[in-house]
Amino acid sequence: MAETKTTANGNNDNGPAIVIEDIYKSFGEKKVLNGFNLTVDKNENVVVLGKSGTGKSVLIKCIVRLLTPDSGRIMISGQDIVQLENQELDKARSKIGFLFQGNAIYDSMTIRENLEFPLRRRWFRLKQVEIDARIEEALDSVGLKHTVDLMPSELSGGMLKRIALARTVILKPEIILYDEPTTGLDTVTAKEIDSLIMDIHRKYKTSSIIISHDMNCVKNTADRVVLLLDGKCYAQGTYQEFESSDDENIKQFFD
Ligand SMILES: Nc1ncnc2c1ncn2[C@@H]1O[C@H](COP(=O)(O)OP(=O)(O)OP(=O)(O)O)[C@@H](O)[C@H]1O
Repeated sequence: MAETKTTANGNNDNGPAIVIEDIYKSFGEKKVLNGFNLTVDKNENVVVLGKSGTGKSVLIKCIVRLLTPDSGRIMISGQDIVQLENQELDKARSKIGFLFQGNAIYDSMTIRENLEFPLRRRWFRLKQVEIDARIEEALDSVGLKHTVDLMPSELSGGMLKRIALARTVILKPEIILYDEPTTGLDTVTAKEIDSLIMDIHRKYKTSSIIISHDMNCVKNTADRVVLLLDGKCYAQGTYQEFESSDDENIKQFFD
């Protein structure tokens, strides 16, 4: 299994998609991230595994700067997102899509309105015809064109996850962060979401960090798996390397 290492080549657009260098984040006395390092290459899917409460959500919130690390660098296309403010931060964030655990779909809006909302906020000059085309393309990429005029309450949990994914890809992000994309879904629906993540990865050439406890999701989506333990990147390797590992901290995920 490869040793954890930091790649310093994060300072130009030809470099990796994300370079996380020596991130620390504490809440009071509680150290959550404790010198975490990770490089995600362009067009790579990295799954971050970790037991409950180890800081996986804190990590991805730091990447989109919903939280600010205490120290360390997070390079996105050569820019340190930790140091950015205001318009520069907004611009860097626009490269990142975030699929929330709870989907964050507005119940009172139709599916069309849910998709139109982020588009209008980002590109307020877009013409209606362009908006309609983007909505159609995004819904088509998740196989739900026919739901455009429905209300969220008319859709199943798996369909809502797809809509949340359509709302993420409609902004054409270079990077997608998935927070437990299959949690709460039955096995069949979870498998459909896994293949959709792979379809989107192939179609839009996105780089992703996927947080998951679901070993099927890890197997189906990971180019590389990283184990977050004690605030650090404890181990990394392929799913197969993890599966055959003798390390007790890794083996427990396969029990
Ligand atoms: N805003 C916050 N203020 C204080 N403590 C926080 C905050 N956000 C997270 N924490 C703490 O940081 C730790 C890691 O939380 P986090 O949500 O990242 O865990 P996780 O690995 O994503 O867990 P799970 O798999 O259960 O979602 C927890 O102890 C949590 O209570």
